[in-house]
Amino acid sequence: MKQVVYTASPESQQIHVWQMNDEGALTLLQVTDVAGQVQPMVVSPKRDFLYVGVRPNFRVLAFKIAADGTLTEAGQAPLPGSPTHISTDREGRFLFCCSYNDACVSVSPIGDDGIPQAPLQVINGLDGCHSANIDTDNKTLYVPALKQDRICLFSLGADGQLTPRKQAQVTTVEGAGPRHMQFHPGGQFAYCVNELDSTVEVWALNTGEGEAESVQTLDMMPPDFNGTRWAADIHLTPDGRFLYACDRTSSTLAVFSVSELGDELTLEGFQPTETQPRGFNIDHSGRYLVAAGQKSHHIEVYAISEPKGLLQPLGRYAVGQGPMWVVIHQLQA
Ligand SMILES: O=C1O[C@H](COP(=O)(O)O)[C@@H](O)[C@H](O)[C@H]1O
Repeated sequence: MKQVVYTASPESQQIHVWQMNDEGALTLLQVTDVAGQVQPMVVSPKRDFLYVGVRPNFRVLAFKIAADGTLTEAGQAPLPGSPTHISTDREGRFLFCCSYNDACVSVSPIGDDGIPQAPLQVINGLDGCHSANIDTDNKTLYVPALKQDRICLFSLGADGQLTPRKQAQVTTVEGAGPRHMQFHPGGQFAYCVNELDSTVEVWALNTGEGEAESVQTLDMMPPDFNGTRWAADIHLTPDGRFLYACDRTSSTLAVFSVSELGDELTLEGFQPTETQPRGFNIDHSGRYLVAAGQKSHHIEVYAISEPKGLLQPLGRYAVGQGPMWVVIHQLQA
């Protein structure tokens, strides 16, 4: 499997492009200077573009991905607020952007040429809006509003319009601060990392009466930790067996195993990692995890080991300043 790793470093305004070999070692392929602070990134479902949110001139940039994974800027479009998180629907027709500072989620159509256009809809009033997560059926968009302790549920129409679901929101406990989400491959469960109390919450989806129901909440902090909790990111292996979440104050990754159905997590251990890990990701084989240290200016690669998903450090690499986003792309065959 041929893969490349993209890391976004907003302080030095760079995207680093790394080739990843079968043993998880990285080789630097390209450093792209970007006009602006680069933050969230996502690869299009067709795997031909990398979409990147930049500030202070709020825009999404579209980079064409070459056969070897290197990037060439191909277009851009305005965004309604500072981009905190960007994602697409599963067909690559619409791009969603969440803005924490501007409290909104927007939908931008993606042209046949793969370039996003100006937003067709902006939904305001989502305080601390932190991510937009389309379910495995491509029908329901889950949008955590961190400062409101709620996850808003929207139906995605064929024309890209979002409308509130019958159950328009679910709430967390007060002060949890829901932030990023992952879906189990079976589509019946989702996992949300709560930033402010550093917990991971399991949501059962499509439960009949309600559309989402909290079924488990686990602490993700080492038992001796007594500082300010500050969780950030969450990722699941492609087979749905292992789940990871990071906390920035303690600079740790919490490791969970996932039941076969996806309904239950077991905390397996903790991995000390780069200082202030805000973003990390898992490769497409499910064998490697790459974590970025916002304050160490390095990324570290780990092997995911059997049977519990614990992490073994493999290599550490200097990137740009303040790295905070990691995306791993499987090259076209
Ligand atoms: O992680 C966090 O995210 C929000 C939003 O970040 P931004 O990069 O979009 O400005 C941030 O303000 C918050 O303090 C922090 O914990």
